[in-house]
Amino acid sequence: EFVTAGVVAVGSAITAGLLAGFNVFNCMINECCNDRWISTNFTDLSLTLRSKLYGQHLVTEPVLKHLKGHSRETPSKALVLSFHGWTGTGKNHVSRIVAEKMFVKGMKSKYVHLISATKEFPHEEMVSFYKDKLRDMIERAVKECSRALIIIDEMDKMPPGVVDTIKPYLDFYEELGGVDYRKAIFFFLSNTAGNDIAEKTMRYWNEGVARESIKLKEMEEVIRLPALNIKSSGLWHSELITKNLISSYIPFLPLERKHVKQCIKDSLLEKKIFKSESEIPDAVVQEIADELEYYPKDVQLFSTTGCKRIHQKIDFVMETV
Ligand SMILES: Nc1ncnc2c1ncn2[C@@H]1O[C@H](COP(=O)(O)OP(=O)(O)OP(=O)(O)O)[C@@H](O)[C@H]1O
Repeated sequence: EFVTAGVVAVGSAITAGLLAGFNVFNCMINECCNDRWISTNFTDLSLTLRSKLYGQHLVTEPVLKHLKGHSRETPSKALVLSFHGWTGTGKNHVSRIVAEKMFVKGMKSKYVHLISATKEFPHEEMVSFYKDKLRDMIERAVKECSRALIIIDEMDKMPPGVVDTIKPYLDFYEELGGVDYRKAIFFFLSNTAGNDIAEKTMRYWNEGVARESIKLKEMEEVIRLPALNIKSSGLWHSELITKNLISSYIPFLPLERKHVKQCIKDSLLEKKIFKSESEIPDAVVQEIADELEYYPKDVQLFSTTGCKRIHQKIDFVMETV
């Protein structure tokens, strides 16, 4: 009996050793939820955000700070950043940069989940079904990898009440059903409060105050109330707001013509129309920039579509050049 037990123990140890060896080998070539595939080095991310995100000082530093702080061994809760602003100001752009720099496989990583509210939750009358669906999506994502990045796009199109179903996963619990959700990262993207952010930015501009001196704290206040009180915010009367489960509200300021011009140059290079920035004639950039609409009409300060429609405008202008 003693000998049999010994043989079983040795057998189990060998099997465990082989399995561990297989896992190590497997994770060398296939994506796994570990440091080889998910980076905790933020140098490249910070360089890219600082050089490729224009006009958003209230995004670059706060997002970096939150991500770094949250990457500590055991964060106290999941990181929840709520991105707000007009269309084309960079909410998806930033999410993509974070995914590309943190995950070796970028947006294609099986641990990065982009959930589009209009695609996944289109009908207001199906709230209870959608609650189960969203809960299931989050549970599966975090079970598979505790460091999952979950991006919910078009939060403002989410039927009211649905998102509150994930409240427990964003709270300070050490584990729920055997799963620890505290290392997960959530980005909520929406246009809610975009007008309020633009108005406040405009007011500063009128007073001659530099855009860069606008503080995050005052903009967070500008966002929080509309997010809570507007029925079509996705966060209407949401406990995620009232129970302070959103780590930070990140304002994307409306982009000025000078920022649009930087986006135009990037797009011209990306499309390989010019080989280097010095080759790009100012007149071409100007002409493309003139194709976009600006607000308010009299001073033409902010692009109403940010940098969003630039690719089409380039095609149009370059076709006629
Ligand atoms: N602040 C920015 N700096 C650099 N490029 C930008 C910026 N904002 C937008 N862009 C460019 O414009 C494109 C469209 O922007 P993006 O999709 O990020 O807008 P969005 O804020 O998510 O808009 P929407 O609310 O309509 O989803 C991006 O892919 C990027 O190339």
